[in-house]
Amino acid sequence: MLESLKQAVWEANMDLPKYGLVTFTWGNVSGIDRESGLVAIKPSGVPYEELRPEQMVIVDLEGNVVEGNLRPSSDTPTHVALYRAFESIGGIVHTHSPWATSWAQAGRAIPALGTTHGDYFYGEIPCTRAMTEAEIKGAYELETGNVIIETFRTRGIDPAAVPAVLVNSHAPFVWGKDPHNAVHNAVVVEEVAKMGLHTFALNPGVQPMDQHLLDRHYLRKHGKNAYYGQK
Ligand SMILES: O=C(CO)[C@@H](O)[C@H](O)COP(=O)(O)O
Repeated sequence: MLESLKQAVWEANMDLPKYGLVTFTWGNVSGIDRESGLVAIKPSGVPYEELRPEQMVIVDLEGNVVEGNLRPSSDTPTHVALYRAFESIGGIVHTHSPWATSWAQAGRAIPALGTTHGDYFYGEIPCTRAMTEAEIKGAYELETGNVIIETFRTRGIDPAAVPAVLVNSHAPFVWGKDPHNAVHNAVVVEEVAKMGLHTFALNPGVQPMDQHLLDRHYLRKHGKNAYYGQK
């Protein structure tokens, strides 16, 4: 079932090592078919060099396996929690890409420091609070999703406008309108994470970019008046 979604999710997973976002199996991509409410996700622990489209596991929005003989990603509860909460997303990427993971380990949000960031994220890329002992000892991956959802809801951040989060002491989760777009955004997160660290090294007192400049850059690529490229 959902062969075209499996193919798209497999291709997106294969882009992770291609773009240098993963080491070994430190990551996964999923995609959702909103009509059926079913999700295709990478099987847990399968090396990318061995990965095939037919191995993508189909799960429902509670994380129950609907089709597939391999165990789904260990992060499946996080993915499906985000699909349940954020209607606008069609694909999710989780990696331990080193620059973004450094910000997550430091418990720091990545500020919007320049136009590269502003083209993709309408504000800082938030970092979640630290998880409690009960959350860590409980349904950890589900609680990871809940902390992400809490971060966006309590801070009034639109997940469509800022399609990424840094999970405190862990790593980024990034999303998009489909798996391919989610990987594109994940590459940009890693780039702006790297640029951000270098920017602070060059100017420790640097401030977030001017709101007017952020508006200009984000809105030129997003929204009804977008004009970037050949649109
Ligand atoms: O975040 C983690 C481990 O901390 C996971 O993302 C693994 O790095 C990938 O797990 P699988 O998708 O292979 O189960």
